[in-house]
Amino acid sequence: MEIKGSVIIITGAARGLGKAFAEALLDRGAKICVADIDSEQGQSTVAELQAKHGEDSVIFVSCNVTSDDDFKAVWDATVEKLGPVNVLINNAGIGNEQEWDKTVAVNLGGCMRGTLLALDRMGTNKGGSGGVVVNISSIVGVKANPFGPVYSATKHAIIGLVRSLGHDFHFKISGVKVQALCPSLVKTELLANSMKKAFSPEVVQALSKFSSGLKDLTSETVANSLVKLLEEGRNGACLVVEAEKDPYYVEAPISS
Ligand SMILES: NC(=O)c1ccc[n+]([C@@H]2O[C@H](COP(=O)([O-])OP(=O)(O)OC[C@H]3O[C@@H](n4cnc5c(N)ncnc54)[C@H](O)[C@@H]3O)[C@@H](O)[C@H]2O)c1
Ligand SMILES: CCCCC/C=C\C=C\[C@H](O)C/C=C\C/C=C\CCCC(=O)O
Repeated sequence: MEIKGSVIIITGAARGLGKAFAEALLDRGAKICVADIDSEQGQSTVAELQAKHGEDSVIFVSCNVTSDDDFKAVWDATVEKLGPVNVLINNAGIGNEQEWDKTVAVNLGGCMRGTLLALDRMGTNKGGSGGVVVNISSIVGVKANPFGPVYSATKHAIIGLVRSLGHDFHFKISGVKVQALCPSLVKTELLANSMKKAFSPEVVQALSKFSSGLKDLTSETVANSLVKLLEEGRNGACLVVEAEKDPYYVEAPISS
């Protein structure tokens, strides 16, 4: 797809990977809606992005991805201020092993809610023009990892959603591509916050040692992989990005 001129909603883009996605896509001529639960950080990020890219290129809309009403309001405000939406990036996520239901609601629920809304609003069968949904999974959605069983389960479920809804059976009906990006560890606030809500005290020590031994991956590298996925990825694609490796697609058997 052509990024230049596209209108793109990114959830959880007030900071971290979502902010890096916004920067990379603005650099390539997209218009961006930053949708985040943290209004203060979101407004400050948008002010910073507007100073570089202009006021008409990027907006902030407050959004809790666990709310249907919030998600619909984000979509409506984006259409009103930036134009018809071409891409949704479901990026908002948390790592709270102690309150598993919150983690499921934000990570899986946010992707599920956003993807279904996108099909409803962009689907050619619903009067839309088609489009793309990218769901942010993780390398621990592809490979098992002992340190975040709840987090990993949500990220595996996102892959299941993407591979099933990203089947061409659905694309022929809706004209909406559904894809996943699966990054390895980038040291954002997610890791520090996850440590405070770790699965067990044993995990804190083990995850700390494990994460400090991983090669550094930057949010800019992950954002470049998002650009690659949008520009050339097929429907249902799941793209993994790790430090010091070219990004690679993962495949698995499909029941049809
Ligand atoms: N950092 C990593 O190593 C890494 C690796 C793979 C995947 N991911 C995924 O990338 C995404 C972003 O992670 P990050 O590292 O930038 O995290 P982060 O904690 O830095 O940023 C997350 C953003 O999501 C927002 N958010 C949280 N709950 C929300 C909700 N209910 N509704 C709307 N917004 C909400 C936060 O306010 C914040 O701005 C997450 O889905 C995460 O699982 C991160
Ligand atoms: C296991 C993570 C629980 C804590 C969640 C916090 C941050 C999560 C970030 C990413 O989604 C993934 C984090 C770590 C990646 C872990 C292992 C990578 C190892 C790669 C490999 O085995 O080849």
